[in-house]
Amino acid sequence: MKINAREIAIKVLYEVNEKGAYSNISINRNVSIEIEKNDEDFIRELVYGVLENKLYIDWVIKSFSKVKFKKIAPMIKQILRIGVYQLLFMDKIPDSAAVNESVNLAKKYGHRKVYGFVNGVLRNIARNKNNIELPDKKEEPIKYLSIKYSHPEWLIKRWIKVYGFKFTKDLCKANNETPKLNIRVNTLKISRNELAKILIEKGFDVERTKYATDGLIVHNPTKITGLNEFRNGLFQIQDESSMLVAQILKPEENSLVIDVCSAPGGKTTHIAQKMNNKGKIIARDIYRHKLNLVNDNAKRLGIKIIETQQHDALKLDDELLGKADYCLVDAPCSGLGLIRRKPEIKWNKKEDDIHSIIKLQYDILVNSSKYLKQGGILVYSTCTIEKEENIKLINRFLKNNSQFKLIGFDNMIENCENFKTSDKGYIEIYPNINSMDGFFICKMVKM
Ligand SMILES: C[S@@+](CC[C@H](N)C(=O)[O-])C[C@H]1O[C@@H](n2cnc3c(N)ncnc32)[C@H](O)[C@@H]1O
Repeated sequence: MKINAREIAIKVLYEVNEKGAYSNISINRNVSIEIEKNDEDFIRELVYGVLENKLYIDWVIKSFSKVKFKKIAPMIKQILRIGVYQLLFMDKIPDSAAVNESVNLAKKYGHRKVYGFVNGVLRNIARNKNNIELPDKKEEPIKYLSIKYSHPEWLIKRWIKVYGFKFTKDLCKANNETPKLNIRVNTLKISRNELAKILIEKGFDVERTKYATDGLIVHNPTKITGLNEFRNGLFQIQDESSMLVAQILKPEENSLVIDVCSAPGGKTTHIAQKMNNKGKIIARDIYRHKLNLVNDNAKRLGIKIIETQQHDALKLDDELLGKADYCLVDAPCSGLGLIRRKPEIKWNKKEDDIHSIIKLQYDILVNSSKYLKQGGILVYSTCTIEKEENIKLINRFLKNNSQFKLIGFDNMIENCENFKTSDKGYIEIYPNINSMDGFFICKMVKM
């Protein structure tokens, strides 16, 4: 039976927008392995396109609908949203198809009046799509950026204060771009060049990552995890900025590493790779079920030196005091650097979430620092661009813990001239500047 890609897209959007599901998990659940590549690509484009541009799309619907937005049934909202997305963002879809296919879905999910309403709203938008009005840029700059680039006003306000209008505009724009899929080559089994050659022979369009030494960018990645090369552990899906963490930690073979927030194990398994699968990594997390993912990844990649332990990093473990050569704190964070990959973060996070997570991050960092030997290395990283969770937190830590100091690592990143502060011991990564997930990585030594 031919599947209806648009119908799968509205189901995913319903789960994400109404039930708080994560987009990647919901897509994986709703998209079966038998689905054709073109259909899967279309579903992904509709889902991510709507999630990225939701505020703008809803603004357009509100401008053309006589029914109050709040009164529109949730499933019909998703149908309108994918209709508007196709009309305004997908040149290759004729307007008639965008409208008719949405009306057909409305027939299935609503009564006669409803599909008449969907038809009317979408036809009206199609006729006026070149004259859509936005809030005035000069009079209401925050609202203008918020609607045009679909980011919540509190976030725009916050970013303008720290980064200014132009940077915020560029950041919002970059957050709405589709990120490239990056893979980390498992150098325990194969070199970057050898894996690139195999993937190219199989029809994948790949290039080397700019900063990470083990990464490849795959421009047409659909179904890449179905390859034997993935099953056999030749690579791991991981964004380039995340790969820089183990690269900067640079652990020696036969050392003891403690990774206090390790699940699902992207960085832990990379650390093991850097250690040549020799030594020991204690990989902890507060959730047992998440640690199973670390074990699964390690098994697939052929890594034998990871010992997973369920442990709350807020509880000091006396057994490990002064024992570790390296400690990684890849802290739980607001995740605001990952908007390109998980656009629903824009709608699910609140400003208070940032305030409440800072204490957790600080307390985890202080405990973890105690596990290091003298001369041990402490790396703190987050996938957010909020300074309170990053450099401001580190400065406070350094002020209160004088036996630690930042150490530079500009010789550890390719093309490091793009990071102004790597020689000072930390980097701030921004999607609009570096075309990677927003990240913060800093490296300290215990004196
Ligand atoms: C940013 S994620 C780690 C990602 C991981 N390092 C990787 O590269 O795959 C943060 C992790 O911290 C864990 N976490 C949250 N609170 C914690 C706590 N109090 N103690 C230990 N782990 C915690 C979360 O379950 C989550 O897996």
